[in-house]
Amino acid sequence: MEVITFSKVSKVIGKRIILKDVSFKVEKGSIFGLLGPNGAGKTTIIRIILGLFEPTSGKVEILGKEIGKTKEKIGFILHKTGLYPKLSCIENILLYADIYKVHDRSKIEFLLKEVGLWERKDDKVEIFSRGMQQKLALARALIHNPDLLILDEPTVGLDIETKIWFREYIKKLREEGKTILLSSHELTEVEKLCTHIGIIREGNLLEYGKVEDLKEKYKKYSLEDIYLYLKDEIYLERV
Ligand SMILES: Nc1ncnc2c1ncn2[C@@H]1O[C@H](COP(=O)(O)OP(=O)(O)OP(=O)(O)O)[C@@H](O)[C@H]1O
Repeated sequence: MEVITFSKVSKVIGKRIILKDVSFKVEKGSIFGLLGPNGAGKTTIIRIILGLFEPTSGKVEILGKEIGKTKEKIGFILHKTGLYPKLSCIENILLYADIYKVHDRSKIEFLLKEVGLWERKDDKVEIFSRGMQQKLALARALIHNPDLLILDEPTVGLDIETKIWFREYIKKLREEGKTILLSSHELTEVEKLCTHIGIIREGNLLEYGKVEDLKEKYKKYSLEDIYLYLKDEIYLERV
């Protein structure tokens, strides 16, 4: 079953073409990594999925419905965590629990314990490290038990141990049946974590698919080799 379908999606702002005829599918239970350099269009795709941006043309379906009609089934972390620094850890999460009408307080305790913040629940978020804030943002994104999790560069600025923690936790969420789409610049991270990848450059989705299938298709041993090949050969053919 497809959780996300983009069919020939373009986004134009002013005279700038930000996405050009982007088509891809994300299947249920996959971890799909959108890989590309700064300004490639990764966040724009994420904004479209979340209903924050309208595509200029093309069609998008999320969990079989038009964008905006499945918001309660999506959890997300954007570049800026959107946490309230003057509120405590638990106040931040309670705010979202109320928005999503989650009244079971044991769910909050469970999630804060999962991310290792239960002992710090009464501390203000402004004194949290980047890693702690990102873990709280993850707990908050999961509060309504979403089917689809969207993570915009979730591990940027995290230390190596926290990066590994995030990676393992995302894999666990997939095993529980969730579908995850994330953006990243980091090839090694994407290779270790993702079941599927999409490579994007200047608004063009150059290729997407299962990592193993792409290695086979392009006769390459690593994701880095595929990336370099697509960047040089395919991209130049397209533009
Ligand atoms: N609201 C906007 N108005 C005009 N241009 C925009 C707007 N939002 C994004 N862009 C442009 O769209 C392009 C793609 O931006 P986007 O944020 O999607 O890239 P990205 O791949 O997420 O990059 P990064 O890895 O740096 O976050 C950039 O050239 C950016 O300047």
